[in-house]
Amino acid sequence: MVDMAAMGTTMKDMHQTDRNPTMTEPKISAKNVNVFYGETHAIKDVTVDIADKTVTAFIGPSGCGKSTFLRCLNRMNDTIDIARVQGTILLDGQDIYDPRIDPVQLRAQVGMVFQKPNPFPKSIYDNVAYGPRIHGMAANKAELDDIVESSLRRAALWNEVKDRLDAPGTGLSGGQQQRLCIARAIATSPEVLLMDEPCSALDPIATAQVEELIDELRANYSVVIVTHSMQQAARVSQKTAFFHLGQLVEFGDTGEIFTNPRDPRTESYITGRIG
Ligand SMILES: Nc1ncnc2c1ncn2[C@@H]1O[C@H](COP(=O)(O)OP(=O)(O)OP(=O)(O)O)[C@@H](O)[C@H]1O
Repeated sequence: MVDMAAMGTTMKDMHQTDRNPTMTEPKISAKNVNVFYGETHAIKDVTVDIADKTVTAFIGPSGCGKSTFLRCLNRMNDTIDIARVQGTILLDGQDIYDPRIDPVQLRAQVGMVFQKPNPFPKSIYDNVAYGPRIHGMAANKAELDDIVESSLRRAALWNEVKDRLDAPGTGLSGGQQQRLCIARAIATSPEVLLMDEPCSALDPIATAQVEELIDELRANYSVVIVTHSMQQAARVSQKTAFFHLGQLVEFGDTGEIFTNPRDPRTESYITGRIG
């Protein structure tokens, strides 16, 4: 005779073990992405899920396509005439290449910080207020002041600039300028922050400050960082994607990728034999 109660328990248990607790919905889901620059096939059939509230590092030798793939995630490749993107990229399940999506709106949701700090030739205040102003995020000056202050605080810059908000952003040190750019990117309350070698123009102290900040940002954002520094990837990220010649060779937990790579190409790269 079948013991229904026991069977019920078993099925429930099975259901629970089937559900992998780490398998939450991805923030970004890229499927079969290919990118061409004219005849150059720069990204080859890349499929990857990027998790929320996680730092994901893109590593790989120069020219392997890290920046190209990063730029796919907020349609920055749209601004390059000869670039052609194929495949599907979903943000919270929604196709970001759907013709109804406004790329400007998308880039407020998926913010970007570049290699070289690039503050606008405006005051510190106006650099941060720029996005919230164009997206109509503040009803009045007091609300805008709040957004500017909280963004500068989250970018760990407030204490250094609070007495000179009217000074030009370009007058700050390199590390401060990069934190200003991070404040500008987070002022529009993005959900994802893309960072293309954000520390490459910074000295070790400024790099350490930005890395610490990246770790803090993880509490609220999905962060994707392109880096040439494997030490940096190991320090700041929980997931790592290794690219080689336009392919995503290996993707997994950062600790695993660095200590136990599965693919010989990943091993060669992390041990310094290629790249
Ligand atoms: N605007 C462009 N026009 C034409 N080809 C491009 C363009 N940008 C990148 N490429 C080509 O696409 C390929 C991937 O370049 P990409 O800059 O994405 O690599 P990367 O891994 O970020 O390199 P790096 O680490 O040197 O910054 C390279 O062959 C590069 O020459």
